[in-house]
Amino acid sequence: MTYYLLANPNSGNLRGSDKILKLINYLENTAIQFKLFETSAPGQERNLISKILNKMNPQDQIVIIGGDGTLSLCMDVLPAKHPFAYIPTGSGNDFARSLGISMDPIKAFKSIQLKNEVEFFVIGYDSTDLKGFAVNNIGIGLDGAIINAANSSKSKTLLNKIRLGQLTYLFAALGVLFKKKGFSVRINEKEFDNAFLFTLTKHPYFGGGVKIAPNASNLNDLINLIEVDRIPQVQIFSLLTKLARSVHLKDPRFHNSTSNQFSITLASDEPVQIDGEAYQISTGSKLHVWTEKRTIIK
Ligand SMILES: Nc1ncnc2c1ncn2[C@@H]1O[C@H](COP(=O)(O)OP(=O)(O)OP(=O)(O)O)[C@@H](O)[C@H]1O
Repeated sequence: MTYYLLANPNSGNLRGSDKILKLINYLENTAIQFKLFETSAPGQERNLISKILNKMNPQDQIVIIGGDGTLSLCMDVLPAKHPFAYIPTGSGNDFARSLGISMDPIKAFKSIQLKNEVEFFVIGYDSTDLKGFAVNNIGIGLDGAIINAANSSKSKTLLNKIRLGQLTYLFAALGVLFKKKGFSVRINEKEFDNAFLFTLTKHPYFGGGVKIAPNASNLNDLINLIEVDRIPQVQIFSLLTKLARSVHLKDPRFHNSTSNQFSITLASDEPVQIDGEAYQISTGSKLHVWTEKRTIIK
């Protein structure tokens, strides 16, 4: 059998390439057959997945190597019935954390060789603006604005070069926390007039290990909605300390509900993040989300 590796060397604020090299050395030294397909620019995941699907035989194994964004973009095109394996090389790696996949590429690969199939659920989404599958979460408002600000930050390239890329998100978060206004959103039949944080998540983690929905699991078909209204800045900091201690859901300012599907309508254009990738949803656009089963080898 041959392992077909789709890898993003740019993941993990450029650290992904070190992990990929470590894995390749291991595969060569142990005479494991593999074919490597590396992305060289954003957005190549779709074509590379199609190329791999055309070349591989039924006994071969596809292995996606990258951060949450790479995996998410691959999920958009990989057929639902096609099992896949995943090795995390990102900066956040929330999906790997949710399923207990090792952050060490060789350990993760050795586990893949055991061929344990695990069924889990992803979030499907569809609107006039957006369509695809998310492995972690869809955030409208606060986290969408943070990801948008970080990706358009002029200092991002420089900070990545000096391997301090995580600071881009911290700077972006601080800027957005003070500036972002509340927005109106209707979800199923419930109306929020002053939403600030509005995140739909399939498992507990977001933002690189923050347990936003401690009871969520991608082994069931439920999506967790976490919402917080725009509140004065001093209160935001007290909520953040509760979030850091994972006791936030006891606070009535955190709205938490679950369902296996939601319909969302926005009263303004809002930034959106999907598994750490930046998008925009326009006013009046209806976003429908639901869950779908996938199979991972881990
Ligand atoms: N060679 C490349 N150069 C630049 N960008 C790339 C390249 N290959 C893929 N990308 C883009 O990188 C983004 C995905 O990055 P990814 O999420 O995997 O890493 P990360 O942000 O470090 O990880 P995480 O989301 O876990 O924090 C996608 O937008 C993808 O199209």
